Amino acid sequence: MNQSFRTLIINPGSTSTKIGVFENELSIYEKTIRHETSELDKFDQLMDQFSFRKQVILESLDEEGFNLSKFNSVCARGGLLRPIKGGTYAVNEAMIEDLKAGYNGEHASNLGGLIANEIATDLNIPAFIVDPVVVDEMTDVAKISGLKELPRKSIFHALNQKAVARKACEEMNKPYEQANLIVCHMGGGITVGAHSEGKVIDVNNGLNGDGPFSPERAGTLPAGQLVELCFSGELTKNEIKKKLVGQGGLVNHLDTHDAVEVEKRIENGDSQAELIYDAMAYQIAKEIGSISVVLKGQVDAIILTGGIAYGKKFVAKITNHVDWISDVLVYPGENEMEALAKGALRVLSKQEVVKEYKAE
Ligand SMILES: Nc1ncnc2c1ncn2[C@@H]1O[C@H](COP(=O)(O)OP(=O)(O)OP(=O)(O)O)[C@@H](O)[C@H]1O
Ligand SMILES: CCCC(=O)O
Repeated sequence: MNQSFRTLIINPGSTSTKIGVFENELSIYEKTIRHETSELDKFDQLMDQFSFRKQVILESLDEEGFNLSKFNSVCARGGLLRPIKGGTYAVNEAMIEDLKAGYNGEHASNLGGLIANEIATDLNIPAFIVDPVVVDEMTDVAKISGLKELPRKSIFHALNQKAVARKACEEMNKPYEQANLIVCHMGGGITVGAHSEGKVIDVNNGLNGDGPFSPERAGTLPAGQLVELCFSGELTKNEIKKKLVGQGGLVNHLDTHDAVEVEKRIENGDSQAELIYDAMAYQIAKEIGSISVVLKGQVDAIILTGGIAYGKKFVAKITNHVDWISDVLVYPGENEMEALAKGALRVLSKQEVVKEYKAE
């Protein structure tokens, strides 16, 4: 490519804000700012974190001496919009409205498009999002729950799951569109997707109390007991919602969302930390087993990814339960920054037409 495009990448996760600067496909700067539970707890609503998260991004760029006027676009991980196809979308008014309102709920990535838009508007350059968490390729049958008024929704780590699945396929020398994979993203939230011939045909919605518990999410709960808790009069609706997302999982049991800290406690002989960590691995393994049935046991590989996949002992616990299903491939961290940069570049270099988000 003759022309060079510089893109600022913004990726707000539940426990971190990741920033990147890419010159075409080349990363020239990446930083992960981890936020303490206590730091995020100060904010009642997700949208209240907007200025705090924007500030840490601008401060990091300033510290590194980046001249903002040299950027050609800003690209972010996008949030809980209406269900849409995968691809690169321009941030527009309809999207801003849905992100602000949390159309499909609250998620850290709702801040992505909004922060990208504000920075891009000041610089008079375009803002994009790529493969947001609402990418919907689920089969009709997977969407049915036991109550018709509560259908299952496709909300998952679409960007990383797809990016890592493609990378694994390249290494396996098999087209993504022909592969059957189980991809398990283990970050602040945990989602396990069945990828069949290029589509994520079923996946747990970790954000809506579905699947394994995670550092910050409660996962599937005993429904009857949850109803009792909701009507006990002890907690407000907002407090219950926070228990499910933000203050569930490891935070609820161990007062931290930091898996590294949990591993340290286990090394120091904390048996409660060990029990809870074992339970998280056990639930993830069960979810992998369950989704392998969706693929009728024809699984080319099980892929473990996300920040927690750095934890070798944790990965070994899961592998021990599931390696009879297929090979287990480990891609620690995420490929999201590169995937966002490539999404923006495809549009800037006119290889792909940018998609328009519509509120319908
Ligand atoms: N070396 C490591 N060993 C074990 N766990 C780790 C390691 N490094 C990070 N983690 C854990 O990974 C989790 C965060 O993962 P990640 O950065 O993928 O999440 P996020 O981006 O904040 O949220 P999400 O991926 O759900 O959007 C934290 O619990 C963190 O402690
Ligand atoms: C990406 C949606 C799932 C989660 O964050 O828990």
